[in-house]
Order: sequence, then C-alpha cells, then structure tokens
Amino acid sequence: MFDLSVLASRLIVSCQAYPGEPLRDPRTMAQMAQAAVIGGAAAVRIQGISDLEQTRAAVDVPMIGLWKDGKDGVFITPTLEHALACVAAGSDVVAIDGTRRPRPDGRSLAETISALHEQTGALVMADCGSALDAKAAAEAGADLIGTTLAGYTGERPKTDGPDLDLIAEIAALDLGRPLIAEGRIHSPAQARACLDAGAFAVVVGTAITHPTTITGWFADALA
Ligand SMILES: CC(=O)N[C@H](C=O)[C@@H](O)[C@H](O)[C@H](O)COP(=O)(O)O
Repeated sequence: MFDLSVLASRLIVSCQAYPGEPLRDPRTMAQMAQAAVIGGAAAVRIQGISDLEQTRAAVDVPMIGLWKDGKDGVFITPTLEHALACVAAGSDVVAIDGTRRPRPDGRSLAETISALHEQTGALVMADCGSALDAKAAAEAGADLIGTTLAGYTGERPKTDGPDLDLIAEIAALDLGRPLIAEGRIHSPAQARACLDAGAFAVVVGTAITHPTTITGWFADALA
C-alpha cells in the first residue's frame, strides 16, 4: 500500500473516454496517463479493466481504478465483484459509488468496503454526492472521500465549477480521511480554490483529458 501523504495538495488526473468516442482505446488512455504524469500528476484515475491493465504497465504513480457499469443510479464500480476486478487489474485505490443509495448486489457500502479490505490491500475511495454521503461513507470505513458525484445524485445543484460549498462543508466535518475534490474543476484557479476550501487533493478529468469537450468550450466562445 502506498503512503497517502504523496497525494497531499497534489493533482490527480482522470483519464476517461466514453463509449463510442474516438479516444476510447486502452492504449490511448494509458498514453494519456503517461502524458499527465510527465506534466505533474501525482496519481491517475482510470476507468475500465483494460484501461487499468494498460495504464498499470505504463505508469508508476498510484492508480485509482473504477469500473462504470451503466449510466444511471449506482454505476461507478457498483458491486464488490466490479471492485475486486479493478484491484486485480492493478488499482492501488478502488473508487466505488459512495452514496447512500441501494447497491445492485444488495451489499451495504460498509459490507463492500470491509470485504475489499479483507480480500485486498487496496484503499477505497467513496465517490459521494453530498455531506450526508460523506459522513456515512466515513462511518462505513472508506479510506478517502471524494466529491465525484456532487451534482449528479439530486442532493446538490450541478454547479458550473466545483462545488466549493460542499467541499468546505465536508472538510468542516473533520471525518479523519483525506477529502478529494472531484467534479467540474475546469481551471488551475479552481483547483487551487478546492485546496483552499479544505480538500486534501484534487482530481481533474475533462479539462485535461477530454479534448472534445475542451474544443467545444473554445468553439462556443467564438460562436
Ligand atoms: C459523474 C461521473 O460519472 N464522474 C466520472 C467519474 O469518474 C467522470 O466522468 C468524471 O470525468 C470525473 O469524475 C472527473 O470529473 P471532471 O471530468 O468533471 O473533471
């Protein structure tokens, strides 16, 4: 297990291409991860078993793995089996849905985390959508708390940039686990603001690794 202090105040880059997109290829995502590490990423966040395997072979930094299955409800590493597969593919940390919603395999979040801790050496990042999720996830034994699902579960508005109010609210709860800011962080200034609001580290995806969206921002500005 790696020492979490290597992530303190650092950038984690999420490298994901979505179904049907031109860059949806494990080799491409592994190359994206390499490029991010050269640029200063302290860790990477990678989706899907093939992407995890190829990225593990390509970079030495800690890898947060997830497996998205579906696109509604609980879809980020929804079951223990998905999570175990992410660990088998080389994840140091497995990111799982950390909300209070029922999980498709009927296991509670606490049962899922306990099983992962018993069966693997991986840490567990709970992808949360609210402060109540974060509190429950900490009680369930999560090693890291993420704001990944803020604005996507109906409990929080979908802010234009990062949900800084939520970051500050969770930080004030003093849950005793690193708080990872994630979701709609679109500029270096916003990343810095997340740390200032109390985050331990920051995950940026789209603004670094999703050229179609970035192109759209520029194209819209010219329209
Ligand atoms: C809600 C959801 O499915 N989030 C996913 C989680 O892995 C990814 O699609 C995001 O790109 C990632 O969270 C990083 O966020 P952003 O791309 O906004 O920097």
